[in-house]
Amino acid sequence: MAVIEFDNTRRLDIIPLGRVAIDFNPVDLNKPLEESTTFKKYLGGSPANIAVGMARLGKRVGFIGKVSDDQFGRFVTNYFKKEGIDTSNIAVAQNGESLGLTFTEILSPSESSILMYRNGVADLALATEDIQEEYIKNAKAIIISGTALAASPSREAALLALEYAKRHKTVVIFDIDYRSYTWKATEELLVYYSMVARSSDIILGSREEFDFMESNPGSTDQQTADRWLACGNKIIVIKHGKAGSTAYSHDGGVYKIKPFPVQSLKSFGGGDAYASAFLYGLMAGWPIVDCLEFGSGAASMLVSSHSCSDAMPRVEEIQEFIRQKKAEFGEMVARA
Ligand SMILES: Nc1ncnc2c1ncn2[C@@H]1O[C@H](COP(=O)(O)OP(=O)(O)OP(=O)(O)O)[C@@H](O)[C@H]1O
Ligand SMILES: O=C(O)C[C@@H](O)[C@H](O)C(=O)CO
Repeated sequence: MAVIEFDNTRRLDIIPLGRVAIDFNPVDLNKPLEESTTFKKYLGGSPANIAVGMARLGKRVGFIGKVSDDQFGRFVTNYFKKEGIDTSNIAVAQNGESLGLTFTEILSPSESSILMYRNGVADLALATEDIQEEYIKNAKAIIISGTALAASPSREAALLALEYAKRHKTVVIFDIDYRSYTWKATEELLVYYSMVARSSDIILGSREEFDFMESNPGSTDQQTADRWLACGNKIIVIKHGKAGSTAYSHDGGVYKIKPFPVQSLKSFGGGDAYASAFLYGLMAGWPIVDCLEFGSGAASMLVSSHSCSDAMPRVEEIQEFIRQKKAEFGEMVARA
């Protein structure tokens, strides 16, 4: 019996909901953003990166979001189309809203930061009228990105999508996706994050993101997992950066994995690849330990890449990466 059952009769495998943005990653690396002069433009935005990741893994991917009515909005929509991602439910902003822009700073392979320009941004203009019940009903799963809860009307749109998913037994994945600049007050975050987290089936987040959501720093991974499994979640995944990741299932399973050793180029981008590959394994009915390994492998590949979207790997690339790393370093995960 799989930990999570997906309805394999549905037209789409997964629909991420949230922002599509553009990343400008410095080509002149390892220096402060103030000094960078040359950037490479990539599709960005965590849920959009996950959409690309899952499309690269051969899944049938949709998207719910809103983009700017300009060249940047067309760039990201065209990029999705080239990747085979369904764009029928991507709305176009009508009031001059802009696409979110992310300028990343790569100070060193382990020190990065991201500067996000998000005033008047199109993705937070997503509204309830943009949410189609039939679209969600015809998907195995949706991923709700936490940042979509940061402001109205996107907040209500995301909550309506959640309601439709629960109504039609579409699996709900909550990617905490905490970005501090988007939130006006921590209390708001607590209200809306916990509202979604209590209704989801899977929660993905870094240790820090769970601490923010729980406003209770210092919880152990087991305490965090117990808290959210008790609300009805089936799987909790807690990511620890270069210290690896853990997963907990409602049937009592506890899984830990060390990251695959790589020469990292940047410290961000691993989480979106991780989510894509982990969910790919889950949808394939793999044991959670194998999903964890696949997600961790993809994540390590992305932290050693310049982009967070273009570099999303295919199934056989992740498999070959893991094979080579295990041949060189042995198992990264404790297998029962
Ligand atoms: N230096 C590294 N070497 C190898 N793997 C890494 C490294 N850093 C991160 N990873 C992998 O990426 C996964 C996710 O990274 P992290 O814990 O930073 O999550 P995140 O904050 O969601 O990521 P993102 O920066 O994409 O938002 C880690 O659990 C690990 O498997
Ligand atoms: O999520 C964001 O908006 C930033 C992303 O565009 C960037 O690629 C990143 O940090 C991915 O984790």
